[in-house]
Amino acid sequence: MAVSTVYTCSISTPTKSHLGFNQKHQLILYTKSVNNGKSGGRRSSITCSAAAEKTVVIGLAADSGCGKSTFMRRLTSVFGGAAEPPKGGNPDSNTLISDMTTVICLDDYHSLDRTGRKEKGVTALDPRANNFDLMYEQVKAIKDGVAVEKPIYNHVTGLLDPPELIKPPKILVIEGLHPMFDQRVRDLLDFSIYLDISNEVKFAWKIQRDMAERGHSLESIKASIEARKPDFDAYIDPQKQHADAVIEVLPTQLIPDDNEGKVLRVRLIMKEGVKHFSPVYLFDEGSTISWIPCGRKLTCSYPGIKFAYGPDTYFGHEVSVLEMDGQFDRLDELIYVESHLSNLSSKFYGEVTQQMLKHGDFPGSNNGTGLFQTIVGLKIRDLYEQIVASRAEALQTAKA
Ligand SMILES: Nc1ncnc2c1ncn2[C@@H]1O[C@H](COP(=O)(O)OP(=O)(O)OP(=O)(O)O)[C@@H](O)[C@H]1O
Ligand SMILES: O=C(CO)[C@H](O)[C@H](O)COP(=O)(O)O
Repeated sequence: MAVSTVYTCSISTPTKSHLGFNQKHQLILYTKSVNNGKSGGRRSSITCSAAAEKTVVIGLAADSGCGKSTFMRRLTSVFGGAAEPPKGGNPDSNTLISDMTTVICLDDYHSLDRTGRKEKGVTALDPRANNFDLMYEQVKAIKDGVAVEKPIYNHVTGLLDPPELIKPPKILVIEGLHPMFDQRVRDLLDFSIYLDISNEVKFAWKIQRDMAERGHSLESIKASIEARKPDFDAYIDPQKQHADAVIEVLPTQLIPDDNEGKVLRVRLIMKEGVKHFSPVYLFDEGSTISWIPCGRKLTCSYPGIKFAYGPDTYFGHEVSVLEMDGQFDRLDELIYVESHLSNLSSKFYGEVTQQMLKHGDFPGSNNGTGLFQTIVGLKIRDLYEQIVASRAEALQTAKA
């Protein structure tokens, strides 16, 4: 028989089964379980997807309040269309769906609710408070084209709510505390990102959000950061060694002894040799560059802007690092910086600047956090397109 399409299915059922396709190209698996010589009929069905349509899976790791949601909004915008919670579902769902992407929050795999964690004396960052077996099974199923009933962790009540249906999207983003913690889940990722926010900056952002917007006291914010720190250091932070791209956010070096945390030094650390991903570079690939773009073409007020680029090693991996210290006065002038960056994977000249202007009101739009999140968004779109193209090519070869 000539092969016309390659399907990917995962089957885990008892013996005595036979397979058949229905008209929607779904593979139906019929099984018979045998009990004490008497056979009881049982029917299982598996939806299989053609290999070219398999979901691409992206992992985004960071501590709470470190800009994951903002990054997700920038990423989904690159693919077009707005991301919204599942229609008609739980109003406290953490999931966001757009035409191309589904973003699920890994908090939904907490195995202990708020009371359970309190009783056991564990934080949500502790692996014992999370169900990695289920996380692995469900991410794998989605990647293989199978819809799942994913639990919901309700941040309003602190309880585990009834599950919601997640259908396989073109791109699945798993964001949260532990996307790279469990090796089985890690191996399912086509690309991974870690947002590495230094303690000083994390503190400044937490104060800004939790004090101004949520009415928490300074003491309670400090106490919450301190309480999480041991588990953060043990279980969250080490994941960055596995990331394909890390966005590191540090206090500026342009203002001596700055403790305001408003001006940021941001580093985009990009692993070399990752399939379908080629790092962005400034001026000349592989060279070590230091660049102060302020002057005739870029307006800079104190303390100015400084870029740096060059090769480095990160946890033993060869990487390229692009760095920006300082902030833009006028976002439209970013086009000048963009014109000196290469390998951006943009579809047209000025796309980075256009995206940044479009979301000028998002946090970090005037500094390296917004710039590098936008660039990583474009790289993910490119990675997705390359994966789809290479699968289509493989299918063509299989057909021939
Ligand atoms: N690039 C940035 N520059 C300045 N502040 C930022 C930046 N990114 C995030 N913040 C601040 O941090 C807060 C949290 O951001 P965001 O909601 O994107 O993080 P999160 O990781 O999704 O948080 P959580 O997991 O708690 O929902 C924002 O309200 C904002 O105050
Ligand atoms: O680290 C977190 C990730 O968002 C949360 O603290 C964790 O999910 C527990 O949530 P809550 O504080 O709402 O019970």
